[in-house]
Amino acid sequence: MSKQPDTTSVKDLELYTKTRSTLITGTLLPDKRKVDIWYDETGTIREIGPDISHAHKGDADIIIDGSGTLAIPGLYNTHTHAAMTLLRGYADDMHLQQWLSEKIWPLEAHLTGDHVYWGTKLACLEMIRSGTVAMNDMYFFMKDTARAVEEAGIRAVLCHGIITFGDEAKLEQEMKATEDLVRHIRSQNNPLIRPAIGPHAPYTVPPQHLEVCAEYSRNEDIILHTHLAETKQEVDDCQKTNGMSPAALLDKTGCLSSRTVAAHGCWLTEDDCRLLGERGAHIAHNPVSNMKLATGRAMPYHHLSEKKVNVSLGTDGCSSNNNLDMFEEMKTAAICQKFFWNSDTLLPAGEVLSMATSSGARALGYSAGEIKPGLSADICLLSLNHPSMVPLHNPVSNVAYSALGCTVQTVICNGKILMYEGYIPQEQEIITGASSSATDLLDRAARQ
Ligand SMILES: CSC[C@H]1O[C@@H](n2cnc3c(O)ncnc32)[C@H](O)[C@@H]1O
Ligand SMILES: [Zn+2]
Repeated sequence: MSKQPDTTSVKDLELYTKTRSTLITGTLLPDKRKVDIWYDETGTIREIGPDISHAHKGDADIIIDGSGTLAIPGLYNTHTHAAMTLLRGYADDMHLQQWLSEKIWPLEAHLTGDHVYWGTKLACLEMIRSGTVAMNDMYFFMKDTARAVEEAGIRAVLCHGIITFGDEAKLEQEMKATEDLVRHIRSQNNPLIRPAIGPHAPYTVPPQHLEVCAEYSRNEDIILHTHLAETKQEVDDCQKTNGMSPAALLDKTGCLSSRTVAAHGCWLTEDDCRLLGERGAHIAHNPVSNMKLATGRAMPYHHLSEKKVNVSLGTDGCSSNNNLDMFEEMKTAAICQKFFWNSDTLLPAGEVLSMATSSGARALGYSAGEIKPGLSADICLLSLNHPSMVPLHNPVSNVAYSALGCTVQTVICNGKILMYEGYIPQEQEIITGASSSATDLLDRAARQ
């Protein structure tokens, strides 16, 4: 492995195999400082400074020429259903309940572990290509998801999505699947992959079953990942059935704590936001999916930030987004808040960038999300030569409002290089495998 950047071949597969002590030279930070970044072989950032390369050239196994790039923290996608890449474009322009019950759930009934593996491989590829280094994922056949994630090298919090509709036998089966996943992930000893429990939503998991999930999350000290207050119908039905809002119901059943990551929150009331703040729960905001599924209201960011709720960002699945580009998500979040709440100052560029990075790392409990000594090296180098980054009056503005997934040049997760100058090993094999897997899923469904 050469130590010289000009002789490093992007196709040298050794580059992508493990974390090595690395020096990134001459990159720009969002505050426009030109710096070198040095991280060690454990993937921990050790030093950042204007000219530290002389001191560390000898220590580094790899030198990345960062000139002409902007370094930002890797992006955190805190709510997704990764394998739904296979359902991209399968059912569009519908309202959530009809979309789920008439199109998505009937097709998902035909899923196998192999589909989930290939769908997740494709999702990881798409995420890495657009600068995402971590995901919070809820789906089925999650051991297959874990295998795909491990191969890709990103971070992931994984849960088996629990849907019981009140059926006790189903709960037993879903809890077994969860326990099995928790055991499996722990046995793999990959510090980047962690298990969680995933009651799908208060409308698919009744209160007595939510209590079981809350207790499990507490006992195992794992994240509880759920959907919350996505549509008005969900809130109205919950009021009718339980005499309280979905957020209050989560609280009553013990599901609201600092371990909770709840997706959406479009229809949260001010009281709900206060409750979430008091419990230290996190909201994963998914503006593209919300707008596409016409949820009818934007998450009340002004109330949530006032109550000090940590709000992170997610794409949701590829059937309601229809991609996994967190740059698109940042811009949509910032402009959706301004438009819906009629406030030109709400969710400015710097805040939306933090939402996609440090808030995401905080929600998922990783010691990362900022480019800072002592934190993990989750770093994304954007090309300053890409049209979306020219001119560079304000780097933070460009990241939030004009950059795209394709502006990303190099991606590093926990010090390991996942994409180098646009090259990701085995990209074509993944695209071919996922494409035939999607065809197979639709063929199986058509045969029945
Ligand atoms: C039980 S695994 C997860 C489950 O959630 C479905 N899903 C995808 N997007 C959404 C959404 O926006 N709201 C609610 N549920 C959603 C997915 O298809 C799986 O069935
Ligand atoms: Zn979802």
